[in-house]
Parts: sequence; C-alpha cells; structure tokens
Amino acid sequence: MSAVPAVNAAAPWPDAADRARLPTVVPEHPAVFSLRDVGVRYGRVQALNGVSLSVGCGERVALIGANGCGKSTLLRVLHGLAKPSSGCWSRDSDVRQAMLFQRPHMLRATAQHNVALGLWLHGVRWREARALALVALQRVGLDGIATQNARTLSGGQQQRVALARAWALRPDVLLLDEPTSSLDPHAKREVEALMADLAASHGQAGPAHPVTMVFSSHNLGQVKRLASRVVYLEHGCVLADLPVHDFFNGPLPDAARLFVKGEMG
Ligand SMILES: Nc1ncnc2c1ncn2[C@@H]1O[C@H](COP(=O)(O)OP(=O)(O)OP(=O)(O)O)[C@@H](O)[C@H]1O
Repeated sequence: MSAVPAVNAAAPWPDAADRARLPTVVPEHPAVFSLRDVGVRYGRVQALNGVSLSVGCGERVALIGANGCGKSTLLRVLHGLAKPSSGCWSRDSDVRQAMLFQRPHMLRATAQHNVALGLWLHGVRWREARALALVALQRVGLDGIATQNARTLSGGQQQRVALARAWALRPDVLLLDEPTSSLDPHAKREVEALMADLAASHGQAGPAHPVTMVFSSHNLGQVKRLASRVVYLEHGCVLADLPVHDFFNGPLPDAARLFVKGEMG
C-alpha cells in the first residue's frame, strides 16, 4: 500500500479533492455492497457525508471512530434501515442479511421462541423452526436455557440468543452494531468467539461464499482480532479504509492516527 496522504487534524471535514486522494480497499471478491458518495441527513445533522465503500463477499470490515461519527448510520444504510439522502448505493439482492444491535430486542417469550420466530417469519414451518432454533441455541451454548424467558437472561446471554437468531437464518451477510459494548469482559469474549465462528462459516449461498461481516466497535483489540479491513470514520466521512495490518502498522491520516493513539492509551 502506498503512503497515505496526511489529513490535517484541524480540518476534519475533508473536501472532495482530499477524499479522492484517500486510499480505498478494492475487494477481491464480487461486491456485496457498493456505496458511492453517499450522504445521510437527519434534519440539520449530516450523519454521513460522501461515503464511498465497496464490500466484497467474505470480508470482515470493522467500522471505527468517535461517538457520533456515523458508524450506526452506515450499518443502517447497509441493512436498508436508513435511506441515503444523496449518492448511489447498491446491494446484492441475492444475499440474506441479518443485523445485531448493541442491545438486542427480545420478545417476552422463551429463548427458543425468540429464535424460532425469526425463522417462521422467513417462511419456515413453526414445528421445524422450533427444532432449528434449538440447534442454533446449541451452537451458542444456550440449549440449556431454551425454555427460559429471554427477557430474564443476562445481557451476554441475550446477545448470544440474538447471534443464534441470526445464525439460524444462515445469513450471507452479518451486520453488527457494537455487539459487545455493553457486556462484561467474560461475556465479551464469549460473544466475540461466536462472531469469529460465524464469520468463518458460510451462508445459504454455499461454501464458496463465506459470510461477509461488517461490525462497529470501540474495542481496537477486538478489531485486530476479527477484522480483515478497517474503515475509520470522522464526522460522517471515511478518512481511512485499509487492510487491518496496514491500518495498525502503516502510516495513517493524522486524525485516524490520533484516534488510534487515544484509544490504545
Ligand atoms: N434518528 C436520528 N435523528 C437525528 N439524528 C440522528 C439520528 N440517528 C443518528 N443521528 C445523528 O447522526 C450522527 C451519527 O450518529 P450514529 O449513531 O450513526 O454515530 P455512531 O458513530 O454510531 O455513534 P456511537 O459510537 O455513539 O454509537 C450523530 O450526530 C447522531 O446524533
């Protein structure tokens, strides 16, 4: 990777010319997502500003940056939950996606019911959905509490149920918004191990199509362990987009370098 042009930290809003000079990872595999100059505006807030990003099949992309830089908004755009106000975007319509949030939403029902419902909503018969839900709960080590009310589970257990719910759907793409940020260190490790396990599997498209994972995180250790590529956002703009090794070992735009230094302590 060639040297990264310095971005003046005092001017965090790069203009179009600056952005054009920033390095972008070009995925080796066919793009699952493709965004070009995408902007998202919430009233007076410009949450994303001129974001161009292409994510290939099987990539594990970490979105990092300070609070409010636009990570969740970008994930919501990728999942179709937020509509860009400008730019062009496309998604491979053949892929099946699942998204996990920082605090998973659990219905007031058993863990098994929570997982089965996701399958049933995708057309699986209820009886089969319940059986598959149990297999998914086994996979995350929670078959022992399948009949427990999901709302009474700990935060870490709820996140594992949410992972089981996602995994049961055999998604080709997994989007995760700070999935471990509200968990204690032990639960964090458990959920992170499951994320790695899921990322190493394949979706409904078959073994030739490994799962594509895009996740946001404030934990740079986790980013190093899980990601193949890092996208650093600031004020809704992509300031760095590099393979994980280059991000942590190579030159970075000033703002990204200062962020990493601050987060690493
Ligand atoms: N529904 C909304 N209405 C208005 N403003 C919003 C909405 N959602 C997000 N924003 C604003 O858009 C900007 C980007 O928010 P976003 O949640 O995408 O950032 P983030 O990087 O995920 O932050 P965090 O790390 O705190 O989760 C912020 O200024 C936020 O206040």
